[in-house]
Amino acid sequence: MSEMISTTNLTKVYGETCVVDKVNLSVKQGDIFGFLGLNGAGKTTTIRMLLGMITPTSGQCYLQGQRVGAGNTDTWRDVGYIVETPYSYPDLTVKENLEIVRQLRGIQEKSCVHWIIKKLKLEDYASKKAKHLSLGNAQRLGIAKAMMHKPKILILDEPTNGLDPAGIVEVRQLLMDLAKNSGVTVLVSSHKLDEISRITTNIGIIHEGKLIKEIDGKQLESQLKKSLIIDGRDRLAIKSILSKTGYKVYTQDKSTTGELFPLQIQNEDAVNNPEKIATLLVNAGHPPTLLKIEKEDLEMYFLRTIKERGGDVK
Ligand SMILES: Nc1ncnc2c1ncn2[C@@H]1O[C@H](COP(=O)(O)OP(=O)(O)OP(=O)(O)O)[C@@H](O)[C@H]1O
Repeated sequence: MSEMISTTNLTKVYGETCVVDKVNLSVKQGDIFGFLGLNGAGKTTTIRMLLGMITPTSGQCYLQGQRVGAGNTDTWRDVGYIVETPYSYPDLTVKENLEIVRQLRGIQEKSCVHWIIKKLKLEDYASKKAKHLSLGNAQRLGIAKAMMHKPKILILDEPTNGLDPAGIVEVRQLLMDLAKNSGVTVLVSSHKLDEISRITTNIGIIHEGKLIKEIDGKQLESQLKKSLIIDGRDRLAIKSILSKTGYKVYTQDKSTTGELFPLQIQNEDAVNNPEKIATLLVNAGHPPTLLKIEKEDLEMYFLRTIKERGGDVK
């Protein structure tokens, strides 16, 4: 499948700080690429370079194989984008804002305004002034403007910002529909793994300007760590028994009273055979009062990945 978005050693330095550091991205046709990173990781800067809004210090960006750069305006013809909060004319209605975009884009079909209003479920707000929209609906209007010319590539910087859970689900469904049924290639950034990972075909995690992890969306589930949570009347004694038997025991943060929270072990054999742990503790005179398997959630995985690469996560 053809490569629709790519970067090679893309780098941006501001003063002494390298905010995007030799990033290599490759997004194929029909992919939904989740570009993830904490605040300040370098997502927007990368996206701005892809869109030609700022010039890289070194490295290149390509859209549909064409190099992004001055004098090559054709590169963005097939691209729709949102970078940060989308701007709309505040005193014009949703419909009027979209009509302006239609004319600016030189789209002949007048019906596309109606089409996009319907697609983004903006019918009830079509006559509302943009300044009176909720943040979520303003975001929806931004997506509508980005999509009206039916681009082959959509680049969306934090499109779920300000949306309520139902709005997030709608954006997810919309992106899935565009990728699956119209072959649109999507690059979508977020600082929350669970908001978009469910629909992505690939994920890239950027931290302090470096792309620290690339993972196939389908593999993600299998990378989530499982733990066995253990509790009993005497946590210290249980911890000592498990440690002496060779298990690495994790304790969650201590509470303010200094009391230990339930214990955790991540040993694969123990997670797969919790009855072995139960037998061990019963035989040692400390029967467990709790034994359950817990799976890491996506947010925990995201933060762990960053921490494992030496990242500082507050
Ligand atoms: N024009 C600029 N001059 C100096 N530093 C900048 C400039 N633009 C961005 N930065 C810095 O570059 C780093 C990356 O910023 P960027 O906006 O790309 O991060 P981000 O991952 O998009 O974060 P967020 O989710 O908060 O938007 C930040 O430390 C930011 O302060």
